[in-house]
Amino acid sequence: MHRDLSLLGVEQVVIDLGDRSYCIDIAAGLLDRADAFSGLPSASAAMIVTNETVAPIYLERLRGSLAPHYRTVLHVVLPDGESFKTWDTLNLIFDALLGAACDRKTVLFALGGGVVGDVTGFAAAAFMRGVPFVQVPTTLLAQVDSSVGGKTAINHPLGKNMIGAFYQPQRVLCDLATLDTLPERELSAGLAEVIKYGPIADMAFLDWIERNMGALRKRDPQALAHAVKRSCQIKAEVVGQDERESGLRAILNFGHTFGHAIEAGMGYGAWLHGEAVGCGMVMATRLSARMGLVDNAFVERIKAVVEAAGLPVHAPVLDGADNVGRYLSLMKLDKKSEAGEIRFVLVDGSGRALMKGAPDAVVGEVIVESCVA
Ligand SMILES: NC(=O)c1ccc[n+]([C@@H]2O[C@H](COP(=O)([O-])OP(=O)(O)OC[C@H]3O[C@@H](n4cnc5c(N)ncnc54)[C@H](O)[C@@H]3O)[C@@H](O)[C@H]2O)c1
Ligand SMILES: O=C(O)C(=O)C[C@@H](O)[C@H](O)[C@H](O)COP(=O)(O)O
Ligand SMILES: [Zn+2]
Repeated sequence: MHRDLSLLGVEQVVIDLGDRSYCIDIAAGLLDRADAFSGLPSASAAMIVTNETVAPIYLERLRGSLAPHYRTVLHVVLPDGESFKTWDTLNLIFDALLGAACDRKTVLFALGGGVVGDVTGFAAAAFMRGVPFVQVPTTLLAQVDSSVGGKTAINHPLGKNMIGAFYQPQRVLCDLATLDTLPERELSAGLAEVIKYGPIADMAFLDWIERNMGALRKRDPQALAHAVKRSCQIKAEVVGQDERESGLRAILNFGHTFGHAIEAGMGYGAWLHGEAVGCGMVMATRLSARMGLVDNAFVERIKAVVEAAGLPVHAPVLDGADNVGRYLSLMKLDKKSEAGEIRFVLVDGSGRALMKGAPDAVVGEVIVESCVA
């Protein structure tokens, strides 16, 4: 699992999960380096899964680097967007695999953002009851979060990521140079998940993000490299202790209880995942304040850093007639809910997060305040 790429300028973060351990390799230009793809499970065929936006930019380059390792390099191009994180899209992958008579050793390569990564991972978990897969994330969000940790899923109209599996990749290859072509709105969306790691785990990292927000938004290579590496280190530390979210891992869901309600309530794709999480973190911090865990200055701090990332901080109205009711009913379906009680990830202002229920009335006040503030 530990390949010596250190001389070649590749940063490595290890996800320590016993026999499911793997490396996250981080460097600019990895996509074009065949040596970065050595040491993976042997197979006669590889299948690159990507989408119609990413394929024209990166598909042939990845194919070139895989060619020395596999007799056949196949590909399937999915439609682009959160609204396509569905059964139908999943089936396109199975159609391609079966249509090419792929066997159970075939290695899937997820080339793209979090949507491609989540759908490909789920396909890998299910095809012939499990084939190896590799994450090649090309968005900031995917490099700092979604490619790492083995959560794979598709959406249901009633809730985000409701159908899926925990299934770890064999490796994650973050080519920082792919971030050069990312639209600005997507870069901001990725910054939401970077910001998340500060209040839940590392206040010094939050300080660093605040100081370096300008550099990050200008895509300064060193700033982005640090943001990706530190985010992956924090996620590796959490996932290494609680792979299947029996407790600690839920802290990675900070901002997501409100955020997922926004995504589902607005219709998948209207708000980007990172935008909903950014706004959701402001709402969860407001709730933390109402539960006596942080002061208003901390709420303003989180709001300011989310806004500085270019993300929305005003929550959308999901239902003009009963907005609070609509938020609450969507959030009651959240995967962290227990016996119908919503459990929120709250923060205490010192770099720690905790899970807590809250009275509907208090949550309602936060929703009202966030939709007009
Ligand atoms: N599994 C997890 O742990 C986890 C964690 C966080 C988010 N997610 C999921 O990830 C998804 C969001 O991921 P995302 O923000 O990457 O969105 P995305 O996958 O939709 O990608 C964003 C957009 O950027 C395009 N794109 C990708 N790479 C590009 C590049 N290098 N240059 C130009 N365009 C590029 C994509 O085609 C898409 O249009 C959500 O579905 C979310 O639920 C999963
Ligand atoms: O890896 C995790 O654990 C996370 O919660 C990371 C989140 O950023 C991500 O959006 C995840 O997909 C949400 O998980 P879910 O279990 O709430 O669907
Ligand atoms: Zn997320």
